[in-house]
Amino acid sequence: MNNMFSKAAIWVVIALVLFTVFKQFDAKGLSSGAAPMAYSEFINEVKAGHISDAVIEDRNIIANTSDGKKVKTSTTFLDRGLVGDLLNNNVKFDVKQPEEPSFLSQIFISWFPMILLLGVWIFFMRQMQGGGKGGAFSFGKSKARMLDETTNTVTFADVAGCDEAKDEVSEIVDFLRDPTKFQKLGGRIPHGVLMVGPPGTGKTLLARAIAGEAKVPFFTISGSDFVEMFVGVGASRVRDMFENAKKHSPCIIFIDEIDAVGRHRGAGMGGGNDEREQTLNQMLVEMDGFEVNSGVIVIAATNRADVLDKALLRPGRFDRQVVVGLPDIRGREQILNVHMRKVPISTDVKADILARGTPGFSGADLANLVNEAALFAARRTKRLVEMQDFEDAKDKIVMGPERKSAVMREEERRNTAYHESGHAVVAKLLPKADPVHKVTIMPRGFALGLTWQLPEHDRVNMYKDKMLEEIAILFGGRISEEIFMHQMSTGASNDFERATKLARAMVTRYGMSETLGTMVYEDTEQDAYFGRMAAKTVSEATQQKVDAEIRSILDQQYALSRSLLEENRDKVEAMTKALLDWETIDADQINDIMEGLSPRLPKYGIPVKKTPTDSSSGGVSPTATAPA
Ligand SMILES: Nc1ncnc2c1ncn2[C@@H]1O[C@H](COP(=O)(O)OP(=O)(O)OP(=O)(O)O)[C@@H](O)[C@H]1O
Ligand SMILES: [Zn+2]
Repeated sequence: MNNMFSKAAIWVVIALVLFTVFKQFDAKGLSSGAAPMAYSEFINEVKAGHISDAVIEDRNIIANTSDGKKVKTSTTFLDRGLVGDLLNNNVKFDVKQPEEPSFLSQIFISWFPMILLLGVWIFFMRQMQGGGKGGAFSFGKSKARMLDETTNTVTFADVAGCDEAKDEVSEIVDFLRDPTKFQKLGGRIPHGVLMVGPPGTGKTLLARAIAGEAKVPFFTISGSDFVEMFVGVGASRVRDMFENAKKHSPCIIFIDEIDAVGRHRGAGMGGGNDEREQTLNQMLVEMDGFEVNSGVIVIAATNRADVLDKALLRPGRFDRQVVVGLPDIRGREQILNVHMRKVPISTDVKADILARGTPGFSGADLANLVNEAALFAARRTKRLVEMQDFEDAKDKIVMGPERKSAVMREEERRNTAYHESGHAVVAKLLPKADPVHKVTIMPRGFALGLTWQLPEHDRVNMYKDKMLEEIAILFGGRISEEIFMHQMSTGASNDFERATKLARAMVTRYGMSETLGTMVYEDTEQDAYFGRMAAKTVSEATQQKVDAEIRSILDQQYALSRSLLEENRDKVEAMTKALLDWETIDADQINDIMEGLSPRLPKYGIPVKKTPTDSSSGGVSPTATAPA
């Protein structure tokens, strides 16, 4: 069908071209062989009696001279004297009507608008099909591309710097290698895996690597490919894709940008989009429909998990999330190494120094960095890519037109490092606090850094002293900034809010205040721990007492936090240094620091070598350690 139409379009064009060419020939038929002559000369010839006869067609004149030659001339204006001159000099002449269009060309002219419309229509149909690779009229066919073992050679070795994500998906590889064996051993496999992370962090790469490791086919499609103008097309594409995948099981279906279809229903442009919702519904139906043992695993990627329809995240659908974040300093070094293998690199290039200087770069940015550096080297006709090329490439990328906003300024990094160290050190020094699991200064979402505490038990009851300690920990961040950076940043405002909420809950809900006693003073504040709303039942006078009590709890914990940090400046400094070096430090490293040891190497990945050029990249300078 499709071919017929495009052929028809081509024939129309050919016919039009032939038609114009013939027209040209037609016009030239009479005048062929005639010698051109200027009009004034022609009139002179007429007056001299050298012209025997002439044919006048519109403004063109073709004439025979008395000595048997053929001449032609033309005039741009209508010469009223011409006829007189011809008559006076006995020239036989004939005046022809401008040529009537032939029958064929008449048809052409009357049908031309129709043909044009048809052509335009065909063009748009093909556009809508995205170039018509799968055929312009194969609406319902999915556009998934399939890669099999021979075309997909990506393995885990090609994906660097996200070892935790790799760990999480290795189970899926085991399953795909031998689904029946895996299930006999009692493994439970998710239906769908959602990869969440910023653009260019290697989500697609990781999904391909899973298929590559397991040596199974890999179907890839983008969520936006399902979104069509015609209702029902997307849904039937989904159906087609799943059918196709089942024939090739075990295999992986990878849906990039799932948010294009998976946005939660009833939201979005102009309140609801039938086509998209149908497509989403079909996807839900398909995911519910296949058995776990069918061996088809659906992996979807998004950088916005928050906008997805909750129905997609329910058990049996995308019930596992793998976070693929921006790489930390070691991750960046590994990624650089992966990509540097592909180009000839000079020995002066140090991946660790480059990694240090590229905070906020994604995997794709780093791949681009290597590429740009190679281009610089090529332009300079070098055989090897040198450090200078990398430095220039980095400047081009960082300072180029698309200035990277994620790249933190050095000052900000230091400030965040002190802030997070403050939280962590206070948490380590207080006996009841949850163990500190990990501290990072990698920017994530709106947060500049993060201190993770993992509770040892599920939280059933909160005890008073533990809640007090938590308030002190929350204050630790800002106090550390004050002590070591002599400045306050806005990064702590959320900490203060949480601290205040906690203190309020202690006084008003849990009866933990000594002065106010064990009575519950409810107010409209949302419960800090259980999220209920309570009614306001207190008088103005009591309210003031409550406020004073909250104030005093906060003041006490602030003082506690401050004295702990003042007494343990060395710990904060050491932890800040470690954070600036490693960006993320784990529980073991934190323990080492608290014991006054130099922190061991991190669990994941290769170590970052210490370099003498440390000072430029944010080592702790002595001035910053001066007491307040
Ligand atoms: N962890 C990594 N290790 C090695 N290379 C990486 C890594 N992350 C990204 N890259 C490089 O960046 C390219 C783009 O990554 P990829 O398409 O997988 O990112 P993505 O997370 O799927 O991005 P998007 O969200 O924009 O689709 C890869 O082809 C690879 O060259
Ligand atoms: Zn904080």
